[in-house]
Amino acid sequence: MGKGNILIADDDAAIRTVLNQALARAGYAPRATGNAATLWRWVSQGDGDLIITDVVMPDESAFDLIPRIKKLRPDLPIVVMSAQNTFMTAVTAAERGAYEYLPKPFDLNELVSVVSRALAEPRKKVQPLTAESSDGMPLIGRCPAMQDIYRVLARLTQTDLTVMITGESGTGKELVSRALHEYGKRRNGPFVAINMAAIPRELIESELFGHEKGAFTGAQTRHVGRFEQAEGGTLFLDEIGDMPMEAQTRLLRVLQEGEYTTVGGRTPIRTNVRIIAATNRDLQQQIDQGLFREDLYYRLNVVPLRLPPLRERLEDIPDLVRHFLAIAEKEGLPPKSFEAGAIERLKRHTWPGNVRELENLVRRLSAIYTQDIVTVDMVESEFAPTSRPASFSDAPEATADLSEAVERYLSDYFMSFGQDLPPAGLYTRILRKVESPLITAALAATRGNQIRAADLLGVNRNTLRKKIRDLGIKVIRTPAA
Ligand SMILES: Nc1ncnc2c1ncn2[C@@H]1O[C@H](COP(=O)(O)OP(=O)(O)OP(=O)(O)O)[C@@H](O)[C@H]1O
Repeated sequence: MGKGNILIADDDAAIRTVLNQALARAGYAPRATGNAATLWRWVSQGDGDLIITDVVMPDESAFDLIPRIKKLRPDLPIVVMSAQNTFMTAVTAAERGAYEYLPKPFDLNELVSVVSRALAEPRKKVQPLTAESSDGMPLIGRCPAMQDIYRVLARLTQTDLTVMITGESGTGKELVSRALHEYGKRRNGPFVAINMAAIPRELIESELFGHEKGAFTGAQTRHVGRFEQAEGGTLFLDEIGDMPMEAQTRLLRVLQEGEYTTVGGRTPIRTNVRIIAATNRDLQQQIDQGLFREDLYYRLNVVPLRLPPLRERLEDIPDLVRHFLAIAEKEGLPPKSFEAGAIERLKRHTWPGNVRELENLVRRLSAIYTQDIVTVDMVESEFAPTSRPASFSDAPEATADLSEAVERYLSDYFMSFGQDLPPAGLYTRILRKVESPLITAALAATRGNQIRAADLLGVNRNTLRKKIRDLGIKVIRTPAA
């Protein structure tokens, strides 16, 4: 029987012939059919050590058949091939418990090596990917902009290209980067995420690249950096715009030469890490201000991916709500549904905190109400207490008033200097002056609840925590009235 019996199902006769030949040449005993029914008959008779199947077959989709096969013979590895190379096809294949997914066209050598790997692995490693075990996967949303993203992602999973994800806070940048890792070539390697905004600036270099013992005061032992931790896997650099210059220079070297040195170290270390960077800022503006290296920007921006804000894909809200309700239910909260009017109300919100804000809202509604059905009024009352600052963008007059007031103030401020202009660096200094009262007000409005304040402002929680620390803002938690 050779190295193993392989069952092939594909309605394209040419593909069946090619696969038969390649597998026979490699020492396997292949058998091929053009339909799902025959495949099922073979499997239920106990034939085959491995299956290679196309998704679309004349009588049944392999995605419907695979769960039955898994139930009957959980240990039988299944390799899925498909010409519909969308990210969701890859996701579905993994969800149904396929061992491997190969987008057509693929290299025959690759197929043979997948087969030999699958047969060599100890059985029962194949676990269906359920919503719980998938850690937030799959990505939800069917709007055209998301479909475009899935198509790019599906192609990217087959490569090691550097990706730059842009999008407002809470649009799913980290989720997308995890998906790229988990469905890519490096999925068996580590995924390491680091948020530049959450780490004190002076520690970023050593956090990323590691440091040697005695590299600086306080460096009592050697420290392993994130690059080393991510070896063979993916490193997600969140809020890359907050990366200090020195660290940028080291990162550039990694991208150019594939090596770096630790802080205080001399020997270059070779590295094999896929980099995914993300930002919610306008990096072009940072470049203009001399805060971000242009050469680094081009190295990182090999494949740009822009995640749309939730207000540009309101049609995805019902799916997202269902998804978050299901998660809440799995976490033990009572099952709930939203009445149509409540969903309509959600579609009228502007979502400054994007998907994260929606997720937190659904969670809160699931937790606090005992009723099975979430009504418009409940949604309304969730928006109400903090709705003034959150709907800032809803109220152009308010924004205009503020802009005018600031403009008046600044023009007076500049006038006061006459010919002797103040020292350089005003941009950052003035923005800081605005930041502090803004954060203080958001904290006051949420009674010191940092998670809600972060939602309200539409910034990452870690970013908010860091800002609170940096700006020396006092957080006072007050109980609800
Ligand atoms: N398309 C989506 N489908 C399902 N969940 C999503 C989607 N997009 C975002 N989420 C959820 O919303 C939350 C925020 O997503 P994520 O942390 O990836 O955003 P981000 O853009 O990285 O935010 P930040 O810039 O603030 O770090 C997460 O809990 C994530 O699971």
